[in-house]
Amino acid sequence: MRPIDDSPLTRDGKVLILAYDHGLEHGPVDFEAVPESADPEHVFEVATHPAVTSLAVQKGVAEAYYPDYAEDVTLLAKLNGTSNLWMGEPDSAVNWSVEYADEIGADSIGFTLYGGSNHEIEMAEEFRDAHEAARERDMPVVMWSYPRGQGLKNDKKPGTIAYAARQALELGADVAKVKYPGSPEAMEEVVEMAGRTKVIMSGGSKTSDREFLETVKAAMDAGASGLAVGRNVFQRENPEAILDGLEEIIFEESSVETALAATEQ
Ligand SMILES: O=P(O)(O)OC[C@H]1O[C@](O)(COP(=O)(O)O)[C@@H](O)[C@@H]1O
Repeated sequence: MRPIDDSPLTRDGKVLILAYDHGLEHGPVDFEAVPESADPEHVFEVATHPAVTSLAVQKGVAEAYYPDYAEDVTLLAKLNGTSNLWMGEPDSAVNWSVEYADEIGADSIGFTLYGGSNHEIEMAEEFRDAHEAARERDMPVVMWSYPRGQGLKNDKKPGTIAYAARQALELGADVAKVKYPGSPEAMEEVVEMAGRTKVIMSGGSKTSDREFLETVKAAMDAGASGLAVGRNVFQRENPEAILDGLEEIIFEESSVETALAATEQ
């Protein structure tokens, strides 16, 4: 059995990761819409919603806040990450080890790979080390598979995203987190290329409830296994409401209309 089948990262085989590494990746600008979202306690509280199968954070936030939420939140250790202040070719520093993530209480790990970057080789080798250390501990591995770099003119091309999903399978990830490729047909191809690696959609910048839920529904109908979402949850005044809607779509296979009604209850 692969570790993911037996992990709280999944619920009925589906995944809903609440991503909260934006303070590092994008900086304070992502917290402007809802100032209280800058406080990790606020987002840990949101992550106690039953739809959330894991909260993805960086080391410092995990160290400082996870001990208070260990009973109620499942932790995904996002091992690498870079600030927006970095202006070089896409790359990501490995900020903590699998050993240390395990010690803090993480159930699974997350790792970004920028396929196509001039740093892809080093990143893939770092991923190898993290992957094998995670396997020794039965911790599922989620790859943020984001083709990006000076040679890539369009990182949203369906073929590029299908390649990203395939890279995740080839390198051993249990879950590939990819951008939505723009249509259900393209998503089907992405899912096919990922084989037994589960594909989850990346949330992206904030959109309306309807637009967001429609995109998630389209991805799920095309065979995706869920979602990793940050801004589309914590940049809302009522993050629990959108999680109620996402719970309908991801775990109950409900329609968009039913999900929208759930957001209003
Ligand atoms: O590299 P990008 O596209 O700026 O986005 C990176 C961010 O997107 C995520 O992968 C998902 O978050 P969002 O749902 O807010 O897009 C985060 O984990 C990460 O901080």
